Amino acid sequence: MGQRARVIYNPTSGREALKRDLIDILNVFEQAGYETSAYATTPEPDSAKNEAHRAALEGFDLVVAAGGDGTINEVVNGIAGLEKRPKMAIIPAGTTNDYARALRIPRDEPLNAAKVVLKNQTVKMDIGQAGETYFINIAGGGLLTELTYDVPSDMKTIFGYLAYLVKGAELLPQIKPIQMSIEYDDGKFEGEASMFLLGLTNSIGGFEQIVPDASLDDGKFSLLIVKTASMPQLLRLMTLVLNGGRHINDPLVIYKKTSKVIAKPLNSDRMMINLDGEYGGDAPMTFIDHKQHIEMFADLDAIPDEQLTGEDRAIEEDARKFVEEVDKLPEGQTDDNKK
Ligand SMILES: Nc1ncnc2c1ncn2[C@@H]1O[C@H](COP(=O)(O)OP(=O)(O)OP(=O)(O)O)[C@@H](O)[C@H]1O
Repeated sequence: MGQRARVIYNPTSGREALKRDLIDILNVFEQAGYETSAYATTPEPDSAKNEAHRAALEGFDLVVAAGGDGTINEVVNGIAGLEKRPKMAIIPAGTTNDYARALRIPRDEPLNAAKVVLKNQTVKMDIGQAGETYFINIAGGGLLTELTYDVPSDMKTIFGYLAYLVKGAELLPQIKPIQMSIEYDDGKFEGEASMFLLGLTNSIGGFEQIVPDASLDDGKFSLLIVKTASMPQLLRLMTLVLNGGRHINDPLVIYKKTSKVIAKPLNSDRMMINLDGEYGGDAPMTFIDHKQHIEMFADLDAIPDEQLTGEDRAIEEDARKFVEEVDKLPEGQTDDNKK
C-alpha cells in the first residue's frame, strides 16, 4: 500500500492563507508520493490533537500540522504518547512560528513550507514531556514566564513591550522571586530565583540567543535558571541575551544541559508552569526529554538570514529600541549588585 498523509490545518490562522492555498498544498504532498487528505480544525478544544491521534491510529504515515505554534503543539500531543508515531511536516501560519524557525522551514508562504517535503530531509526531533502534556519548544516556571507571554496585543513583540516598560521606568513591574528547587541530571539548585526555562530548540519568541546552543536531537534540554529578581539586573541580562547570548556566562545565571528536571517551589509560593506559551499547571512538575521522538521534515541547509520575514525585522528593531532605552537608564538602575 502507498503512503498516506493527513493535512491538519487551522482554517483561521495566517489570514486564512492555508484555506486559500489548500489545493496546491495537497498537490505538493501528492507529488511527494503520499495519497493526501485534509482536515480543517474546529474551535472545539483539542480538535487538532484528536484528529492527529486518530490519523496515527488509522495508520497514516505522515501528519502535516498547518497553523500557528498552537496547532503544531496539539498535533504533537496527539501522537507523542503512541508507540507507532507517524512522521510530521509543518506548515507555519501563525505569528512567531518558533518551531518552523528552528527547523528552517520557510515562513513567508505556506506553499513554500509544504515544498520542504520534496527535499526529503528529516530530523528526529526531541520532544519534552511535563506531567501528561508534551511540549515542543519551551517550558518554564516562575513569575517572569508570565510576564514574557503576557504581551499586550497592541505591542507586536516582546522587546517592543519591554522597551515601552523601560521608557516609563516607574511602570517596571516588581518581580517576586520564588524559593525553588530545580533538580537536573548532574546537580540541584536550591534557592531564590525569578524563573527557570527549558529550551528544546534555540528559537524562543523569535530569538535565537536565549538558549544559544540548543541542539534539536541530543536528548537534552537547555536549562536556564535566572537567580535574580531585581529588575535592573534582569534588564542587564536581557541586553546580554541580545549581545550574542553572553548571559549564559553570567554569575546570576545557571546554564546546563539535562535530560530530566524536577522543579518544585520550596515554600508555599505558587509556581505556575508554562508549556509552549500556555499555562500548563503548577509545580511540582517533572520534565523529561524524549530523545529523537518524532521524525519531522526540515530544511536544515537553508540559510537563516535569507529566511528573515517582516516579523523578524520588527523584532530586531524592537530589540534595538529596548537596548537603547536600557542604555538611557540612570547609572544606579542597572548595576545595583553587580558583585
Ligand atoms: N475552525 C476554527 N475556528 C475558530 N478557531 C479555531 C478553528 N480551528 C482552530 N481554532 C483555534 O485556533 C487556535 C490555535 O491557533 P494557532 O496556534 O493555529 O494559530 P495562531 O493563534 O494564529 O498562532 P499564533 O499563536 O502563532 O498567532 C486554538 O485556540 C483553536 O481552538
